[in-house]
Amino acid sequence: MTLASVLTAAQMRDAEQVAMAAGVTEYALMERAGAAAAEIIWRAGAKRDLLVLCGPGNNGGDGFVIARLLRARGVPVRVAALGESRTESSRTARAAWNGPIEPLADAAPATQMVDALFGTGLSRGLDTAVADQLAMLTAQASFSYAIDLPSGVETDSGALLSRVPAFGICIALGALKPAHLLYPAAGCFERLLCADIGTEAPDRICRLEPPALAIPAAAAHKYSRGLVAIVGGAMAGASRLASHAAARSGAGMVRHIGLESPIGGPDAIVALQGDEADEVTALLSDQRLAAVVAGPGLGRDDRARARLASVLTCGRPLVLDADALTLLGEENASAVPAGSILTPHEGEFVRLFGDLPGSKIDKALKAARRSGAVIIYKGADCVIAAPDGRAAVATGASSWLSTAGTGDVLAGLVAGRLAVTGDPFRAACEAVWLHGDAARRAGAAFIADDLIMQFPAVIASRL
Ligand SMILES: NC(=O)C1=CN([C@@H]2O[C@H](COP(=O)(O)OP(=O)(O)OC[C@H]3O[C@@H](n4cnc5c(N)ncnc54)[C@H](O)[C@@H]3O)[C@@H](O)[C@H]2O)[C@H](O)CC1
Ligand SMILES: [K+]
Repeated sequence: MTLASVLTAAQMRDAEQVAMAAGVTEYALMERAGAAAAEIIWRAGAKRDLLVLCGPGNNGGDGFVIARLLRARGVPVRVAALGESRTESSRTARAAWNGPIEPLADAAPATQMVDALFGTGLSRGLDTAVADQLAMLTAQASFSYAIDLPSGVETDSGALLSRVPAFGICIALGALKPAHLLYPAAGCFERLLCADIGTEAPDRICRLEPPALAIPAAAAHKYSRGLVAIVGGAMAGASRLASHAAARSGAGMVRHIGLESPIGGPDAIVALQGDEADEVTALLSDQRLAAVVAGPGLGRDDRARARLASVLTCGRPLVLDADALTLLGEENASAVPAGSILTPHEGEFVRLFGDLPGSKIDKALKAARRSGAVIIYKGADCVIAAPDGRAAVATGASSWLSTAGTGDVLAGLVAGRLAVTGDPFRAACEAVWLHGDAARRAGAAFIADDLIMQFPAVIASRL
């Protein structure tokens, strides 16, 4: 397990049980958690006065450990508790604090504030008075820390069960939980750190990490580096963006199959005209094609439908986006060949797969299993899911990405990385990360074309 692993509340409990079966007591885990969090708080806030809010469970127990360890370092610490401690470990931590405890309702603000009210597994929202007091104390503090999770978030879905304030740092304990990456919970803190407490767990679901990319082999040629085709349609600009993105993705060659010729844009892109579906079929019969994109600018009329049918039966690895997803949704997602990559946003996802139960991660995994395709479920939190149960979650993307054409750019980039790697899940992960980093570098008020110009530098940074 890495500290990028994402565990549900049940999986975290299992990980805790495994550690306890190996001889580590629950209280020892609490001491580790409190020590790791105290170290982070010490580095961030040093000796500034600190208020620790402790809840009745083990999250509150972590709070008592933090309070004790920082007091020992000379930090002026006050503790405010929400009633009695109800678990054995939290009672032990409370006794070891051995200092004054104020009622939460009476607590006055401090420069630093620690929220150790509720953590993993919370099933109901905080009482309004408690949530309001937490919000007031957080707003008044210059430094605020949420221990494990901001109190009031639902661990597995990222939903808010009650009012949750905005924290400075969230200190995840042992592993990330879905709520650290899924909105709205993921928007309740500025920085996320994960503290190692020595627990082990499977790492099928992870936060998306920066990829390790390779330079072309010495003997590489344009076909060995990956040949991409983009099948355009009624709106040439969108498929041109996808083509241009693929061209700067590291792939060897890009062909644009449009309704008109020439297409404009970089001359390195081979512009082909294919008006009729049988022409598209013929152009896609090249066995060297390592990725075919359809959707951006395809259109939704009968001609688009016929062009999509040519794509779906071409036998080459596919990336389906935008209009292709809409046309598929009207008919049947099962027409998607296994091994494809689908890049739906919220609306397209629901049209394709219906209103599936569970968190965004659960939904993406179900859709991947059902369709046999890798799913890139886009949004501020972007979930990449594979049919074999792996998933990666990207979060914190630039909100400037909410501009026309960035999805077309992503589709082209995904296809380019698919052509380079031949591995749909890896390609999807690489592309989402590169796209996000290009947006970070592009800064403010960029347009989709600007993102593409960042790709060479972004790729260079990962070689
Ligand atoms: N998993 C680990 O390896 C470790 C986790 N640690 C910390 O423990 C918490 C989870 O602790 P738990 O006791 O299960 O939950 P809470 O602290 O959130 O408290 C539950 C407690 O509160 C009651 N309750 C629930 N909701 C409400 C509400 N809205 N209002 C009032 N009371 C409520 C509920 O009935 C329970 O009594 C995890 O996050 C870590 O911080 C340890 O550090 C050990 C290692
Ligand atoms: K908390």
